[in-house]
Amino acid sequence: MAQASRPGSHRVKQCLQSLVFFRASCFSQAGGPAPITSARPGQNALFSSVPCRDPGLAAQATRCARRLAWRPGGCGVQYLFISLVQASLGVLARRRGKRVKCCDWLADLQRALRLTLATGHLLPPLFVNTDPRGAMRLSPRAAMPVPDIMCRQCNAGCNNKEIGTRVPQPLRPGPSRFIPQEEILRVGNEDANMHSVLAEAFADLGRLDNITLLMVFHPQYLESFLKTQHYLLQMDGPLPASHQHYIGIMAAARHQCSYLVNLHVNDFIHSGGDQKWLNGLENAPPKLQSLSELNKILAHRPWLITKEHIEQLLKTGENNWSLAELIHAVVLLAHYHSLASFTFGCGINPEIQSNGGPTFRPPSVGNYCICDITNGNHEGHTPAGSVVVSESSCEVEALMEKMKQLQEIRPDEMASQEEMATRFEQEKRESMLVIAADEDPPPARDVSRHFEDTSYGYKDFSRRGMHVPTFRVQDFNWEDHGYSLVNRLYPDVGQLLDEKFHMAYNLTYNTMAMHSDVDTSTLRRAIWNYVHCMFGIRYDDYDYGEINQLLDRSFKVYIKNVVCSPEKTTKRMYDSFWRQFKHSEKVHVNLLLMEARMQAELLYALRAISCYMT
Ligand SMILES: CC(C)C[C@H](N)C(=O)O
Repeated sequence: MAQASRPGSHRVKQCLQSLVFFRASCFSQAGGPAPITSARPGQNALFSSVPCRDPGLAAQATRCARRLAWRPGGCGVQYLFISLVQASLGVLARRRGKRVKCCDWLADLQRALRLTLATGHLLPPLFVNTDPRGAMRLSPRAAMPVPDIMCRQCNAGCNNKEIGTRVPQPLRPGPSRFIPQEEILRVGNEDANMHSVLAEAFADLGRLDNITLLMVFHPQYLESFLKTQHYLLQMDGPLPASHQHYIGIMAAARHQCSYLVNLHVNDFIHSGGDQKWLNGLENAPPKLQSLSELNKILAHRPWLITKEHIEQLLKTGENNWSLAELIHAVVLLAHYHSLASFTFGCGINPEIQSNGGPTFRPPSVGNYCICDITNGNHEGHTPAGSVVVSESSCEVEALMEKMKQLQEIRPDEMASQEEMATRFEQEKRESMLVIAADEDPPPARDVSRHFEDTSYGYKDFSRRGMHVPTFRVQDFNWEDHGYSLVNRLYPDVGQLLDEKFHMAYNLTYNTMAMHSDVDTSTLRRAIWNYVHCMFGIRYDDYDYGEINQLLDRSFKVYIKNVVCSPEKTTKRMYDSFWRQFKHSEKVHVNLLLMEARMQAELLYALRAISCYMT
């Protein structure tokens, strides 16, 4: 093996293997760090395909883990080992093809360890060794008991010259600023189902990002989401990896979603992308620049997409797109626009390495950035269900009663076709008048350079004399048209998207806040159809009168913001709808909003592509 012939690299692999083992054993133990002492290598191993061949190292790792297990409070050893493995995978990835010195590697681990212990955060691989300040020094306040990992080859503690590491302060605890950390699954407390999904997510992404940590409230959905995302980004598709990530950046930037922009900047660089492109769209290749118009319309007014837009991109010339590439790009754009909705809708916090993530700045007043303050996000957490005001105490029961009544309507009691059409038009008009937040926060500078025309957003167009034409799903729908068109041009993606849409649409636990055994289909359908209605999409067999009965004003305000202007979603909006429901149910709502929005965008883009082709 070429690897083994390099001094050190074999050793690195062994270290990695034993750490993977212990991380795996920790991961499989519920209830915190104590059970580590009884964990045996291989037991419920997360990466069972990686055998541990070095008992000496394994014993050393056990000792180290035992000492760490006594860390008071905090993140637990699970995180620690996740971080270790991440760090080591990151180091291996960066040094692939170069000589690896085990001392360097162990020093990296040591740093990763200290940071993890002090911050309680997962460390993305890139973080280690990429501290822009270069020298990592320890402030005594941050000194933590960190075991020496001895390198038996050098017979010394590899890190003995280092005094330590300065520790960044987390700005906000947990993955979401809307949901208290205690409500969110702690890695290690998951059931078998969640465990395997998290394991896959971790293996795939090399980290458990905040989006994953929220979506895992709904493991079946998460699985389908990750599968699709994996296919779009990691399998050989029509577009090269760097382009895929750049398109992700462009799409997220349209909604000023610095969370997603930052994630993809990292991935873009990792995939060999040219850093110059990150200085602004005008530095990217003309081919990517030409996508910006479609990006803009798709994000904010997809009903305006015509076959001329498609023709423009496909026409022969130096920088033209092929059909397969265009489908790939369209799916990526729609995916990231909708994911921005999820990110803002759930108040996702920045990852540790991002702007706005843990920082070396001293904590300032309130620890919130200015845009959060203008958004009303400086208020404390309000756990869902904890605000009991008189009108909300029977909110759930009243809603359930209405759902029941709607389910009992007999076919002969249904409204006439004309009446149904009128109700749709009325709901569509009214949805335009639902007021989104009125402030227009300026886009963050680092994000705005990825797109042009920052003033172009979703507007309450009807008040400005604009009209959203009605899109009839009998003429073009996902099942009969969109699905097969995508599958024809980008095999398997149609299938994956189809599964994901179905998963989101049909997901149910038959619960409503504290009630169980409830058929929630009418409510979920109303949410889905309301999103489509805002985009002008009409199902002629659906009575849009149901929407008004089931979705109250505060919920509509929230939906409108999350779907049309996600960057304007505030904690106040999140808190003020469905006050007795669980946070996991509000995340569930976000899955519906995100997928309905994605399907709506795709329907418009695919209809235009299909017009162009015929
Ligand atoms: C979004 C919620 C109303 C979903 C509900 N908890 C269910 O299990 O179906």
